[in-house]
Amino acid sequence: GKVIFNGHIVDREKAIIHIEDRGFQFGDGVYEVIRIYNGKPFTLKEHIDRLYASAQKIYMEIPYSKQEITDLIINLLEQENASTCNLYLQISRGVVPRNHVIPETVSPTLIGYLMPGTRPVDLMKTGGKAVITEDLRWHYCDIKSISLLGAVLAKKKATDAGCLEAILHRDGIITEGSSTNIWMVQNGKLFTHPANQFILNGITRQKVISLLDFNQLPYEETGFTVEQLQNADELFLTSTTMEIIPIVEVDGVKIGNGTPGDVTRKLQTLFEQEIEHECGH
Ligand SMILES: Cc1ncc(COP(=O)(O)O)c(CN[C@@H]2CONC2=O)c1O
Repeated sequence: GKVIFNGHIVDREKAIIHIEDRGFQFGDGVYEVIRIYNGKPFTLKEHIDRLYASAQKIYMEIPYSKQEITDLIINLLEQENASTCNLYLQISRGVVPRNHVIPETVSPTLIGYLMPGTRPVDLMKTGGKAVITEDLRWHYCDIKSISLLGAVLAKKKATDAGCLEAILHRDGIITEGSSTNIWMVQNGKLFTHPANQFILNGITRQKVISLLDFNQLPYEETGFTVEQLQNADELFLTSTTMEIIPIVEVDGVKIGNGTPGDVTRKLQTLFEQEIEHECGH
């Protein structure tokens, strides 16, 4: 198969990463996971904008224009005859002799490739389970960085408990999931953590907010406590690869009546219409 590698589309086996690439040694890089439906990227502009914003926050100049990256992605999708899948896109700082100091000049390494990924339709219907654990990550959560060990160790708490996601809290205030944003529904109103340095401002989160605004559904971007989460009428997570997944049980205790709630299901329908609108046949 073909992949994006430093501005070109190459055979996968030709995309070789140097042992002193700072992405490999320091997790010094930024990334995006972009959803492809019917061969078309969903919310591509938003993802590319965020990629550049993340790069800027780590003082990394991307040596490609947004249009060049867009063209590479469209070219890759055509060459790979893509249908529904996920695109992984990453830019690391590049190759220099190992040193913590960020080098004055270095040429970043760009990679992009398609990963299998069908829509999680069953999970959307049944909902999934989660555990709650302390958010022990750093304070740059707004940067979509490939320094993901904090997220990896949090996700382990979920998988060790046979759950889908680990819901994180900082001093009792729910922030987000290890690789998702978290939403609560209480008396018909939605709540999610404000977009600051303690969460990634998810593209799916932003799309849900635009749907809430357009449909005049009440919501508040505010921190809520672990106790409020446990007593929520409904919970759901959002992410590019998962879309909107109800959370029906947390730490072994049912949320609401233990089945996906009406507000969550309404949002799933509205979100599906967005996908159809942007990536329909
Ligand atoms: C920590 C974290 N929070 C929230 C999200 C949701 O953001 P999006 O709505 O923009 O996807 C992600 C996405 N994680 C990506 C999406 O899938 N796999 C990942 O690593 C994430 O890693």
